[in-house]
Amino acid sequence: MMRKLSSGDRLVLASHNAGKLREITALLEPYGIDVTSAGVLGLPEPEETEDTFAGNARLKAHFAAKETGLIALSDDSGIEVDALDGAPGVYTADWAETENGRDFMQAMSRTWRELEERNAPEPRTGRFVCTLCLAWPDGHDQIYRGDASGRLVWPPRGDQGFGYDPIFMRDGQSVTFGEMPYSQKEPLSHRSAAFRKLVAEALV
Ligand SMILES: O=c1nc[nH]c2c1ncn2[C@H]1C[C@H](O)[C@@H](COP(=O)(O)OP(=O)(O)OP(=O)(O)O)O1
Ligand SMILES: [Mg+2]
Repeated sequence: MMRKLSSGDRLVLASHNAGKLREITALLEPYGIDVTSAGVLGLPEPEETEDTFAGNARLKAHFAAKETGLIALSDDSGIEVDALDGAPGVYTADWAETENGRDFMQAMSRTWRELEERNAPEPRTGRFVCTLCLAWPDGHDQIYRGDASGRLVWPPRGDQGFGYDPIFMRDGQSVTFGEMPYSQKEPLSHRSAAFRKLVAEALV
């Protein structure tokens, strides 16, 4: 059974990623939902032990819903590179981990180096994937997935966006997500593709 969010509902965003929080808050903005976040409420980050986007999205959303008693929305996402058999995929954030925190320049360099080592033909295609999970405190949940296909380019370009945005060029575009203001990335992104499904089923 499917549930809907209504104007005035309080929602916790179950993410600690500032880039995602910015984008999801902007997507929710028109709907009159009262939005807070896991960080603002002092929630810890649960360990992402699943090997699928949906599994980790569920784990993050259910954790936040249980801890707060609020409806929770999580986002599990990543980039799948075809010539790397879908890597880094669900492990995209892990590829950026260093002993001093996350370093996406290092993760992007590793990705490009592995493509070079395999002599992957151009274009080096792949897609961003986003899985949103909307979870209620009683354990009910709804999942929405979106993707955005394109190709990887080198060197990194642009300082907007976050994560892998500087090396991702969406199909039909001639600049990377890192070179776009958010207003230009939004309609093209995996996150908004997933969010459109959420809106269709759970918001209006
Ligand atoms: O639009 C995007 N533009 C660029 N890079 C992106 C995007 N969307 C996901 N990504 C990359 C970076 C992110 O770190 C990783 C997801 O890892 P993921 O575990 O889902 O998120 P996270 O640990 O950063 O935040 P949290 O789990 O608290 O929501 O994929
Ligand atoms: Mg994470």
